[in-house]
Amino acid sequence: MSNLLYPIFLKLDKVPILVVGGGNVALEKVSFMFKSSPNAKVTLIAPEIKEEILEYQGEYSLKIKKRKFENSDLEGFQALIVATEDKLLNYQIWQEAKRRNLVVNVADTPDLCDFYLGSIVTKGDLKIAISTNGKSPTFAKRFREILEEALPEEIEELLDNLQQFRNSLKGDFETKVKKLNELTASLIEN
Ligand SMILES: C[C@@]1(CC(=O)O)c2cc3[nH]c(cc4nc(cc5[nH]c(cc(n2)[C@H]1CCC(=O)O)[C@@](C)(CC(=O)O)[C@@H]5CCC(=O)O)C(CC(=O)O)=C4CCC(=O)O)c(CCC(=O)O)c3CC(=O)O
Ligand SMILES: NC(=O)C1=CN([C@@H]2O[C@H](COP(=O)(O)OP(=O)(O)OC[C@H]3O[C@@H](n4cnc5c(N)ncnc54)[C@H](O)[C@@H]3O)[C@@H](O)[C@H]2O)C=CC1
Repeated sequence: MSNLLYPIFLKLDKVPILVVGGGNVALEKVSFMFKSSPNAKVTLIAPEIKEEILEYQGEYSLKIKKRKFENSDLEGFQALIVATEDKLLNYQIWQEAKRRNLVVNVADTPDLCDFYLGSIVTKGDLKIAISTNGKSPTFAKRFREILEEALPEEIEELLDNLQQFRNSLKGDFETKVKKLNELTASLIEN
């Protein structure tokens, strides 16, 4: 097995994200975070910030600090995305963040990433995260687009019904698992 990454599904309202940098790469990261997690709490620090980033402020929880990064900005954060155009600065911020035990993504620099951002498909309550182990983000993007097209809207209804059925089940854990497995067996037939 070659992809050793372990996907987790973070609640970005409980684990706020700090983004350093306000250019194209920061925009990509911020836009995908809000697309997948509109309740995300994001703070972004940079002296120059793209207009498209600023526009998220009205509708989403985006706090902007329009100035250079300072080490004390890391206080209170557990997770960080670094996306300035200055490689040395990115490295220095990474060092300081690691010293403080944050998990860090230096955008587009796999060696300085504790986690990668994936391509994310959302259909109702179903969420699928895609990674190519860093080999081809473009493939991850295309595969997301394929899945977004291919997954039927009915999945939302299906999950609602399954939740209702699950809540209505009586009996011990084993009985419930058996019933749920019976009900969903047809999903994997053919
Ligand atoms: C390792 C990783 C670390 C990280 O940044 O988290 C990483 C690294 C790098 N990306 C690079 C470039 C591009 N990245 C994208 C797009 C995305 N990149 C994302 C994630 C990741 N990118 C992580 C691995 C994910 C995995 O495991 O597959 C996505 C999925 C999520 C997101 O960014 O939110 C998002 C698609 C979102 C979507 O559409 O769903 C595009 C395409 C485009 O923008 O159209 C290009 C240009 C084309 C190309 O190069 O492929 C470069 C080269 C930089 C250079 O050339 O200088 C590196 C560095 C390197 O490879 O060494
Ligand atoms: N733009 C792209 O599509 C790609 C960019 N990259 C790399 O990603 C990095 C970032 O690229 P872009 O976002 O395009 O750059 P950019 O030039 O658009 O943005 C850089 C951002 O960093 C901020 N910054 C600079 N000094 C700072 C400081 N002291 N504190 C806080 N913020 C600071 C700037 O204000 C600006 O908002 C670069 O290393 C670039 O080579 C890699 C692949 C693709």
